[in-house]
Amino acid sequence: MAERRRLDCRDPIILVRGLRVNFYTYAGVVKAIDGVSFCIERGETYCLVGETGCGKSVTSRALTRLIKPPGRIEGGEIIYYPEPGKPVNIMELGEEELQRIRGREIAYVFQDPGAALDPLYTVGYQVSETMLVHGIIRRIKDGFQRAVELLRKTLITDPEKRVRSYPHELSGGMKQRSVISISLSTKPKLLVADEPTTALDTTVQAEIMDLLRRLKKEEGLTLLLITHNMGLVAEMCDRVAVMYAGQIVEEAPVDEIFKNPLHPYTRALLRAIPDPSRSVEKLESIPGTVPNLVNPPPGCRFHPRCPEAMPVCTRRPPVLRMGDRHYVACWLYAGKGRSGGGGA
Ligand SMILES: Nc1ncnc2c1ncn2[C@@H]1O[C@H](COP(=O)(O)OP(=O)(O)OP(=O)(O)O)[C@@H](O)[C@H]1O
Ligand code: NI
Repeated sequence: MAERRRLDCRDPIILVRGLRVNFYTYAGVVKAIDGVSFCIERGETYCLVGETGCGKSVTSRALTRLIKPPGRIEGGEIIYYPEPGKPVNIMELGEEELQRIRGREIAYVFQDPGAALDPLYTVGYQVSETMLVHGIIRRIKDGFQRAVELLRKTLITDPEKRVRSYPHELSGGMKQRSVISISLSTKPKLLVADEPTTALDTTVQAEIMDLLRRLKKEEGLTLLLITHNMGLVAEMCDRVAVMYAGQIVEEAPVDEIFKNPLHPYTRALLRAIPDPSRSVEKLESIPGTVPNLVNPPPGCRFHPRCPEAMPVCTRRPPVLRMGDRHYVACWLYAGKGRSGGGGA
């Protein structure tokens, strides 16, 4: 079914419509992302949540076509708006243009800061190198002063000294702060943080999240946050999209998701974590596992695990329902709201 969901951002920084990503593996074609649509409002924090393997990272990487073989973007629209009303069609850009946008305009912070840093170079060098690559400075040594300022901004103590540190001399939290400094060095407009604190101790996690929140304000960033942690969702996000098996099953403003979750999967997610600091990586409370995406279940992909499944759920993908900024793809609500006219 064609995706025709209304995307109602007033001033979108990015808009995704009908995104499909496959991975061509020996075990078959993995339909990792199957018809995902959303927009992110300029200046907001938008969250993607869901169990492991549901497609959060692939979705976020697809925003700049950062999908490597055997993965391929098979369809959909990705429109980036560096400024209001100035659409850039990501799907049509050449590699050079994409390289410019990656990092310079849309920057990523991943889970493992160790992997993001080069062990052979100092932190200051790596900040400078990023600025050099993006044409912000002409010589590496011109970047060190700015690197010191950026390290200070990310609350690294003694930045004058740390700028000359190698990654192995830094703690996990300091490494992630350094990665954030590198990301900010190009003054990106959209920061994609993919489980940025998962690899860190709890206290450090909280510090990094505070930092992101503050930087977002100071730098006028838009944030796409990917997390397993519903506590972080509650603290950080403006709107949330809940993903299941490569699709968005529900999207709503954060208060609404917690007060009035509609999809049985979202409800299960919230029930599974009375303690919001717990991760939702695996949901023991919902029997079954995330389906195999080579042969996803017909109809609603959640139906084999859904306590409220009806006969129709096994046959037809649910129609997306629209309320006031609250969307759900579930047959339980088939009679309610207006039809979005497409599968979620
Ligand atoms: N290199 C790959 N080869 C084959 N399949 C892949 C590959 N990368 C991702 N996938 C498929 O894409 C799906 C979505 O993966 P993705 O990394 O986006 O999940 P996620 O929601 O980010 O999970 P996590 O919470 O564990 O990070 C996976 O279930 C997997 O089937
Ligand atoms: Ni991921």
